[in-house]
Amino acid sequence: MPRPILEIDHLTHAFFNGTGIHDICARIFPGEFILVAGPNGSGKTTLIKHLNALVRPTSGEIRLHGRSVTKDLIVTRKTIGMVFQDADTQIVADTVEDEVAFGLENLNTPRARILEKVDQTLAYMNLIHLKDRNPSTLSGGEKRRLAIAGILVMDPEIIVLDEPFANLDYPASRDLVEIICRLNREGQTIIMATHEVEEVITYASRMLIMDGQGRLVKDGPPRELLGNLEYFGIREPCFSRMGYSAPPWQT
Ligand SMILES: Nc1ncnc2c1ncn2[C@@H]1O[C@H](COP(=O)(O)OP(=O)(O)OP(=O)(O)O)[C@@H](O)[C@H]1O
Repeated sequence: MPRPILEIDHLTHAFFNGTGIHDICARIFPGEFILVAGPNGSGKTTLIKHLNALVRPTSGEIRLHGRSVTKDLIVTRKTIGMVFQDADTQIVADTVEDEVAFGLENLNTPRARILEKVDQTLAYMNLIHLKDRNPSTLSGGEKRRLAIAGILVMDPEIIVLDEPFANLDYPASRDLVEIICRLNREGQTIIMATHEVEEVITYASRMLIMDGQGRLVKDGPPRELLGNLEYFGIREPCFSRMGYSAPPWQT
């Protein structure tokens, strides 16, 4: 049995108004593709913020390789790369190339190495043709891929994505699913929070379902949870409603 990368241990974050997340326990292993699902307000974003120690728990803790994520913020944030829903808030540079180079420059990486890694990452994310463009001129799908590129170039052990399909049309979502699945097949550990699971449920290895009170109510393989998702306030994928266990083109 491999050792978990992350251990979420009785994590509670109580907001002043009584909402938040309550007593969450889960372990995440190398190479997993975890879906964190649940209706609006179930605490997905709050949980994700704790993974990167962006907020402090009321009680409990998250351990990364056995050490609290709050212990060494530099190590935590280098190991766990976060891609938030609003890609615009993550953009800092005037060109796509500089945007992806930004994190490496801050680590004083040699220039030649930066250029090489940035090119590799842009090619991987299908953005190389946009290298000289101003990020503000990109489409929503391109911006989302750029935000992932900026994280990927730093070689994080875990990539965390918050609602990556929000505001994307079908082709942009499919492109993103392909990239995320390819990353996961190559060994990248992925944690994705979403309330729309249709796009990715058959590719995820495990699903954590949160309820409207911020509690973790299910932790299991997606195939075992299909058919019961509506009960948890999650839209049942179309193929599942039609009685299939996976989209017909995948079986
Ligand atoms: N800073 C805050 N102060 C007070 N309450 C908060 C704060 N942040 C989140 N909450 C509350 O905590 C609960 C969980 O919110 P959170 O954003 O984590 O849910 P979510 O599952 O990510 O929702 P969505 O799918 O809408 O993004 C909600 O009831 C929300 O109103």
